[in-house]
Order: sequence, then C-alpha cells, then structure tokens
Amino acid sequence: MTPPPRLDVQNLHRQFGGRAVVDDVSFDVPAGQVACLLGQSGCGKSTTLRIIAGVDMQDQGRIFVDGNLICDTVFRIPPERRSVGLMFQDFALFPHLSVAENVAFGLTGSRSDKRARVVDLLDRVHMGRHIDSYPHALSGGEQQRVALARALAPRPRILLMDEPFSGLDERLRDDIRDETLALLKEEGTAVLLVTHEPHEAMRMADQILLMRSGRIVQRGAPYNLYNAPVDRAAAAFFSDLNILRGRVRGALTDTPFGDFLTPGLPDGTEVEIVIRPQHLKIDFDRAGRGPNPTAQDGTPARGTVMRSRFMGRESLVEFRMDYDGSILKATVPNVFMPKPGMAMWLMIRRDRCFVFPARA
Ligand SMILES: Nc1ncnc2c1ncn2[C@@H]1O[C@H](COP(=O)(O)OP(=O)(O)OP(=O)(O)O)[C@@H](O)[C@H]1O
Repeated sequence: MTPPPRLDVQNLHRQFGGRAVVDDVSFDVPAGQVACLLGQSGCGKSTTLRIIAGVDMQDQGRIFVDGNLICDTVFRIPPERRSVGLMFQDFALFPHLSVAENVAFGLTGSRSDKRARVVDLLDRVHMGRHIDSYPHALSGGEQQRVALARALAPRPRILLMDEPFSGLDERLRDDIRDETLALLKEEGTAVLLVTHEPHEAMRMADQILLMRSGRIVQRGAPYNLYNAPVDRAAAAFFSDLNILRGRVRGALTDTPFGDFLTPGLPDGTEVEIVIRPQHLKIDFDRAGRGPNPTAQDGTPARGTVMRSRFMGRESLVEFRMDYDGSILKATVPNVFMPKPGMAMWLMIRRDRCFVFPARA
C-alpha cells in the first residue's frame, strides 16, 4: 500500500476583510520532495504557509500529516506539536548562542546524542569549523547554513521555507540552494518552499504550485509548467514572450509566419500565439531570398536587427518586423551579435509555441 502523502492540504480558504486571500487551495507533498508555491507578491503564498505552520487559521479546509489530521476548523494541533520546521529569510539565529547551541536549541535526548546530531549536521552544511562561533561573526550565507541545520536538527516531517535565500547575493544563492537541496533529500523531509522567483522554483522543485489571486492555477513538474503553461500569464512567469495575434478560421489561424493549427476554437475567436525567444529560428537574408524552411518552420518573415546584447550564456537579438513594425525577441546560445540595421529572417517552430484565446 502506498503511504499517505507527508503533507496533504485540502480545500484551504482564508479571507481577510471579505477578500479571499487563499481560495480553495489543495495539494500534497510526498516525503523527500520539494514543492514550491510560486507566485507574485500578494497572491497568498505566505498565508498558506502560515496556516500550515499553525500561526494563522483557515476559514475552511483540512491539513493532514502522514494521514493524520493536524487541523480543520474545529480541531487544531498547536504549532509546536506539528513536527514542522520553519526557515524564513529573517528567521534570525539567536545572537547570544553559539552555532552549536543554536542548532541544538530544539533538540531533546541525551547530551551525547544531541552533540552527535549537531556535529553531523554542521559538517553536512560545511560549517563544522564554525561550531563554536557566534552568529555576528558569520557571513549571510554562513548564517543561512546554520539556520538550515537548526531547522532540520529535530528531524521535522515537514520543512516550511519562505523566501529563505532572498537575502543572499545571486552566486552564493545558487550554491546554497544546491547544498540545501542535497541535504533535504538525504533527510527525507517534505519541503514547502515559498518563492516569487521562477528560477528558484525551477532549480529546487519536484513540483511547482503556481499561485495567482489565492488560487493554484497550475501544478506539476518544472518541465511541464515550462513546456505546457495553462495560459499566457503562466508562460510569462518563466521567460520573455513574443506574441502573434490572429483570428481562427477553419481550425487555422493565419499570421505573417503562415498558418498555425488552432483546433478546438470556434471560427472568429481571437487568439494569441505565444513563442519563447529561444524558439525563434534566425536565418540570413541571402540578398532577399531568405531561408528554405522545413515544414515545421512554416513561412519565414523578414525583419531588421534593432539591438543585439550578449547576456553571458546567450545573446538576445531584437528585430523590427517588416510586416507591421512590431518587435520580436530571439535568444541564441553563446555569442551571436548581428549589427543593427541588418536584414534577417525569422521562423517559428510550430511544435514549440502555445496558442491561447486572446485576453479580453
Ligand atoms: N493578517 C492580515 N490581515 C489582512 N490582510 C492580510 C493579512 N495577511 C495577509 N493579508 C493580505 O493577504 C494577501 C496575501 O498575502 P500573502 O502574504 O499571503 O502574500 P504572498 O503571496 O506571500 O506575498 P509576498 O510574496 O509579498 O509575501 C495580501 O494582499 C495581504 O495584504
């Protein structure tokens, strides 16, 4: 028999001043997995987390841990008995306690057992040599590592993390994210991480819960959210977008790049064809003759280079299109910096674009 999910959240609702801030939120997280609540500021992520932690209370809905009810609207296990660890950006270490004392803070058991757990965890977050230091003598990244060790020390069944890395600079953040992930997997903790950064969610999550205006609008593996977004806003969360507009006629939509299949939409529906910049294919002008497209590429369209920028891993080229003067953005791996004013042709890979009814 498969075990119940480590964390199971069912139909949570929370209102403030008559406004639904958390609106019928349901999801589950198996042991050893990381779920990311991803969404813009104010969409209800932290409120969801606070309800699970037990520091706020839902108006409706139930939460289970390993199949056991921890709260509904009448029954409520207090926060300290939920086996939930917390790690927030500003969840500071106790300044008057050493690193070892901070990590040992929530531990019970014999002195030697506690010491063994503290030493082991500090080694695994690469902080063993700072065991007797005090927080003020540590860098931000080091403090964050100790905070992680402290949160995991009592072996919580669930770890709730609210933007835990946002105080750190970018390079350090990636390192600490990776180390954190490795440790969480070893410990088998179920993690719910709140973030507004798609990059962080993609890097950390087994499962992303995309939240908007209090609701989960899409959930799935990072790959699925990126490659099969439910709507234009979900697609826009993960990268810049190019948009072509058109109207459906006989399951097709005609554009300057040829016909696109738009099945299932009635004739006359206005649609947006959404293309990520890396899915535009660039070709040379060849004295106005342009490329020889494959069937997948559709019709090429000509434009003029407006701007080329080198971004590190890729180059971003902006084109003003001959057909209506609109701007399309293409990214190309490595260095590709055509000169402004140069004519080039663009094609769109039919298998990599998304079609949505146009927003009202
Ligand atoms: N105690 C409260 N009383 C009234 N309104 C609240 C309360 N807590 C949260 N809100 C409101 O609920 C909405 C959601 O807040 P929440 O903190 O959950 O969002 P969030 O997605 O975590 O945003 P952020 O990333 O900015 O923290 C916000 O509009 C906020 O102002």
